[in-house]
Amino acid sequence: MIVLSAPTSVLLAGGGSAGHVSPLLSLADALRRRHPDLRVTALGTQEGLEARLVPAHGLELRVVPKVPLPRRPSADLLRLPRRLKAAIDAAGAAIDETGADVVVGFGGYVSTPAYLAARRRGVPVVIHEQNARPGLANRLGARWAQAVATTFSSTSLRGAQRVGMPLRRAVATLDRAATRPEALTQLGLRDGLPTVLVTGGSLGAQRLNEAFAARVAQLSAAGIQVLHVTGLGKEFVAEVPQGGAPYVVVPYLDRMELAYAAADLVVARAGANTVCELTAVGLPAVYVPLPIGNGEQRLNVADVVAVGGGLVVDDAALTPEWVDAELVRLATDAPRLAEMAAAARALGEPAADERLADLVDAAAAHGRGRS
Ligand SMILES: CC(=O)N[C@H]1[C@@H](OP(=O)(O)OP(=O)(O)OC[C@H]2O[C@@H](n3ccc(=O)[nH]c3=O)[C@H](O)[C@@H]2O)O[C@H](CO)[C@@H](O)[C@@H]1O
Repeated sequence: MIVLSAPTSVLLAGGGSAGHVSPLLSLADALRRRHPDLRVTALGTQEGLEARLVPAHGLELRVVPKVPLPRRPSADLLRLPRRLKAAIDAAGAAIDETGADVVVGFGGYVSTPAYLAARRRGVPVVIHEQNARPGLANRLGARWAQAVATTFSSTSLRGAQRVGMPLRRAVATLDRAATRPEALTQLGLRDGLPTVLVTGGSLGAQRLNEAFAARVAQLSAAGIQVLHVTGLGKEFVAEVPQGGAPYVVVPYLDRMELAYAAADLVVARAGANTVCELTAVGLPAVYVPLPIGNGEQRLNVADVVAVGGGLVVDDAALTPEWVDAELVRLATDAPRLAEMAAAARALGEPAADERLADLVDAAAAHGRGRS
């Protein structure tokens, strides 16, 4: 790769839940690997998880006031112009003070002011959309962005190209077979048993927690071991029968790659990072999309389901009876899981961080004022 005019400073705008922040951090890592002297600054809000995660990652954080875009007429609508101006001013000050060559936006509250401030200054904008269904901020920014990258093939945005989701290196480069012995030991699991990982994303999912908590004894007696990541504060005590398979409950795992190395099958929410991590490492999954919001989670799994790397189960159908009737059969069907794993793997994009970094470099080379 030849970089004609490497960036000296980039501003990465994004935030929200852990899942919203992690592609920003992964892109920052990829950019710092290729340009060790690059100044990387994150732009976020005080309220989002970025306020904790960005400094913990060794990155500077600038904040802008949160500007909710009202979806229907309300008092918020009247306050919008003044709020938006304050946020655009704050984003503009961050661009000026850091001397940003490129603004990269990941959507969400903080991106709209960043895109508008960048446009005013002629600073090139690169957009990454995490979810299959694009948000408002990215739909707006895509009108003048230098490059628009998406995670999924179905996303409709002006000028979009699919690069996948920038993932943590520990996940993107995971060798499941080689890491499995360490993972089993660390997690308190046994070798030689079919292993199911249950995870509801960064916050946990009550529905999954309840259905599985009701079937601990049955799964254990059937010789299926479970690693259940419940979400913080949602853990429960799992009592297994004498001689049964382990049922390990943990609230949160910093090293999610260990769970992926141990698992043969995953039951998960369909958050965009989770879907992309599971395809990148080649894990078959039963996806249970979050039934609220704009339905984005169901769309997030369309690609992986289409190629046979995963199944979708409606939230309402994810019951203890479903565990009895479907999960036990699937978890013990090794040939089927192997086929699903291969299909998931073929779709995965473990180098999405590098592909997005290429777009940032190209935008920097293009320079100001011509986007
Ligand atoms: C409720 C909500 O707003 N969900 C959204 C949120 O999901 P959420 O924040 O749940 O994010 P994802 O499912 O995309 O990702 C979860 C992330 O947390 C990590 N993890 C999870 C559990 C754990 O113990 N340890 C750990 O490290 C996973 O490895 C993964 O990287 O952002 C996603 C990306 O925009 C959206 O698609 C989801 O719709």
